[in-house]
Amino acid sequence: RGEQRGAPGRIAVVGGGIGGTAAAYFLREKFGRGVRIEVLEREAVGGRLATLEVEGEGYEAGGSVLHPLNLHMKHFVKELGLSAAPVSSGLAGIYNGEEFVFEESSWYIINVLKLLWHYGLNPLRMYMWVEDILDKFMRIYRYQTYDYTFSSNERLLHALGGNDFTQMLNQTIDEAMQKASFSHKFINEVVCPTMRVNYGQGVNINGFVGAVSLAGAESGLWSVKGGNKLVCTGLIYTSKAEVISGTVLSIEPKTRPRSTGDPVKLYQVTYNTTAGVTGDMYDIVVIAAPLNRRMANITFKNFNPPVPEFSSPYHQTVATLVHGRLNASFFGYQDPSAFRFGAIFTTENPKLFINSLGVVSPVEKKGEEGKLPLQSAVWKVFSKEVLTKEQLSLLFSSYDSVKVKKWLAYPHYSPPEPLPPIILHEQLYYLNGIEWAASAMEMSAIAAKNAALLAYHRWYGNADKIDQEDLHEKLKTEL
Ligand SMILES: Cc1cc2nc3c(=O)[nH]c(=O)nc-3n(C[C@H](O)[C@H](O)[C@H](O)COP(=O)(O)OP(=O)(O)OC[C@H]3O[C@@H](n4cnc5c(N)ncnc54)[C@H](O)[C@@H]3O)c2cc1C
Ligand SMILES: CC(C)=CCC/C(C)=C/CC/C(C)=C/CSC[C@H](N)C(=O)O
Repeated sequence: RGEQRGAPGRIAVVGGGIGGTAAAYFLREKFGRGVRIEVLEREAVGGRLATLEVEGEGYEAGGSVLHPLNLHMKHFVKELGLSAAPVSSGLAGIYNGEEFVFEESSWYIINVLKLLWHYGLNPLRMYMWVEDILDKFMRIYRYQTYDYTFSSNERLLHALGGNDFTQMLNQTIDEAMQKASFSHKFINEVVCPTMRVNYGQGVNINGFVGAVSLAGAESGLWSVKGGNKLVCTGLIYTSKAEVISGTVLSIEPKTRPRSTGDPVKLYQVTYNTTAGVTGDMYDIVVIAAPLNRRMANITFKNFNPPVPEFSSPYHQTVATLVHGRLNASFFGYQDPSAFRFGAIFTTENPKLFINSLGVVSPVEKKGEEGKLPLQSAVWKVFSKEVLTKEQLSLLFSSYDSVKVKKWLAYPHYSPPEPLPPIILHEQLYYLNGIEWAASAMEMSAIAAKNAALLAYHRWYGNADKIDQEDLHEKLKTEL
């Protein structure tokens, strides 16, 4: 077993987002100090974790909130000496394009009564429904602690929640919740706005990402003080990986003869740098960037069988940070002093040109008391398209700064959702297929650890650690 094969000399990770940098960290953990790990990144380390500057302060423009049970992200923050800060949002209102269908109160007991009045026991039942899914989801940490790994995203999900989990990929969150007897009113007025703020899409997204999105609306959310992208730069540093600035153009398998025995199999990675097109040979390659023509755009040359073409689209979401005063009358409030919302969610309405808007705090001052929403504040607006000047003037009575970031943010979900493979070739691995189950920072970190374990156990032939059935039962007896 392990002792018979020498360690790999060189590993390439394509992409320096949270997936790629977490992969570098876990690869170092598994393969040890001897291997050279190179992260190829065409833009900035952090990828979809990025800040925009407004009036001298940074604000999260991409991946922003974490769940209290996102254990890999929590571990990174601790290990890297960073701090977690609670995410506080102002009072929420749900707007249907004409009026607010739900208005949060600052009194806890009033909210409970309002929720009961509007939606009966649906909110409580939803909480229990999501907790049940989260409970099963948490099994991944135990499996990974015991070094178990999965060769496909379907097997990974199946090991967590059996057929219930894999079937969630084949139905919409709407269908899943209707089957579980949630009311139409609740789905339209509460579930749909949550999907719109988190994934820019309605209740036609798959049930699994829908459940993750509902978890993303729970209490106890947090983010990294100074910006979530600090986790990525910290992971690069601690894993002693080398960052190469360049765009990967192609990957090709190569065989090199060896005087001492079997030929060695390598991958030629060709990339473009400011100095021109160049390339290197690697034993293992981990791709940590969405593979499609509009995104990573990598050509796989001379693979037999060929690496499949990935063409499923990513969804465009525009994050606009506006420093200004909200126009309460746009939302039907003639008396601006009565308007107290710091977060506005929307139901499905073709007339609406925004998905959500909310007051945000700078990354350095997370957790500090927010401003009253009608004072000049920084608002984050999510929309499908870039907002026009006219639209901004409708939303804000005045503003003095606007920063825009257009993202191909997450998959455009359309169940039934087949998940892309993890193993593209013998030692060529792909992380971002997991985003088709659900896109979130923690999902990329989980995929990164799974791929690092998979690369390690496949390299050394430890078949007993891969795709074990009934792991949950087997590990029950382990202390
Ligand atoms: C607006 C927005 C809000 C979000 N909010 C949240 C949230 O609150 N909570 C949460 O958990 N998640 C959130 N997400 C999702 C989360 O940000 C992503 O799931 C996660 O950051 C993906 O990380 P990744 O490393 O897998 O991919 P990426 O961050 O996309 O990293 C891929 C990297 O690869 C690089 N790259 C691509 N092609 C090449 C190439 N050919 N050669 C070299 N480099 C290449 C890219 O430049 C990029 O840096 C949000 C996303 C967006 C866009
Ligand atoms: C993976 C698990 C179990 C939980 C993650 C839950 C989570 C934090 C989901 C959020 C995902 C997401 C894409 C949010 C986008 S918008 C976030 C925020 N409301 C903002 O305003 O930026």
